[in-house]
Amino acid sequence: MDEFSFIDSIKPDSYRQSSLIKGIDDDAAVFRQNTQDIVTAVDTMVDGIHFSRETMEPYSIGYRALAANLSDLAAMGAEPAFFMVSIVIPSDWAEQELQEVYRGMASLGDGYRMDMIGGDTVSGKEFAISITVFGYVERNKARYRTAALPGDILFVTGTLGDSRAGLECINKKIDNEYLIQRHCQPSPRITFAEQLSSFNRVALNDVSDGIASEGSEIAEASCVDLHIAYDSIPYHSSIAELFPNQYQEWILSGGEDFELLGTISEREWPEVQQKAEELNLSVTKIGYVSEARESKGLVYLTMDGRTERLEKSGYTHLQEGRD
Ligand SMILES: Nc1ncnc2c1ncn2[C@@H]1O[C@H](COP(=O)(O)OP(=O)(O)OP(=O)(O)O)[C@@H](O)[C@H]1O
Ligand SMILES: Cc1ncc(C[n+]2csc(CCOP(=O)(O)O)c2C)c(N)n1
Ligand SMILES: [Mg+2]
Ligand SMILES: [Mg+2]
Ligand SMILES: [Mg+2]
Repeated sequence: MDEFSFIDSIKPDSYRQSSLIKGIDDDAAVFRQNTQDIVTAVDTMVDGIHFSRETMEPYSIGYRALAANLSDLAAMGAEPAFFMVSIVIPSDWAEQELQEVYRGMASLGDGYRMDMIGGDTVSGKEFAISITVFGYVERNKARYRTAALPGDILFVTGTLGDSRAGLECINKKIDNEYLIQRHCQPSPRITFAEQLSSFNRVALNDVSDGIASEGSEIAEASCVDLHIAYDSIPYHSSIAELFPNQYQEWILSGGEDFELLGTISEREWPEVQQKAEELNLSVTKIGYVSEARESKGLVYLTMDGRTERLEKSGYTHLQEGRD
């Protein structure tokens, strides 16, 4: 059993609430409330798995936990509104450190005018923080993984592999402020996703595990093939300089960059580029979408003139031999 087969095994066969638009299977769930759709997601971070208390400041632990959740709202095109925080506190955590965790969350949430409206506090062996976020999206404008169509452009925001490289810098005590910042305080692409609201159809998924994994999720959900040109994948020059033997794998499956991977019609692509430019955000075409050749949508990677299937990779919880 891994994380994905477990989720499949507990997925309800049907839903009862008529207001529900999307249950399990995307970055967040969506339900309808009058004229607006409400989007909600929860992600958890645990000491030793998603960060180490030894190497990450409590402020960044809070900031990053909320950023990961806001990234799921961004992947749905939603406007953040509320969050709830559940924490598991070991006895050796000082109150001052916990205040710092909340200060980190507030510093990110305040920028989006979010309100913290509740949570839960328990003691336990490992520090863990679980955040539930709520956001709004205009009716029928939530951005699903199912929305990709043959002929679309495949794009990604920002640069990939930075977060994994940042983690390596922290662990190896390499002083690279940019990469460490990208790992500790990632920027969810909320504003960019909101700017895409004028388009009728955009598929979006946020990069938590790596594009090999999130690409597969779009391909499977939309029943299309994705074709990625390796040379077009954007990365920061410092990761190639510092980690020449590892960066190529990290840009595909390092994960936790919290960038957006998406597809849009070729006709609308120039407008997407323009909107990104206005926000000073880079957005890069990394491939295209075609009809699925097999019964299930797959991802293909072209590298050094050779095209091969790109298998799902990246961090998978509950995998044999892990933790
Ligand atoms: N334990 C669980 N019980 C019920 N639903 C779950 C559970 N874990 C995940 N899901 C649902 O499965 C879907 C995929 O979740 P997943 O966590 O893979 O997405 P994500 O948050 O975008 O990725 P990541 O956790 O890597 O950031 C979502 O709809 C999520 O709500
Ligand atoms: C101390 C430490 N060790 C390893 C990693 C790497 N890591 C942990 S979880 C994850 C994928 C996303 O998880 P999820 O699917 O729960 O969102 C990745 C890439 C880290 N960040 N910190
Ligand atoms: Mg996600
Ligand atoms: Mg999740
Ligand atoms: Mg997530």
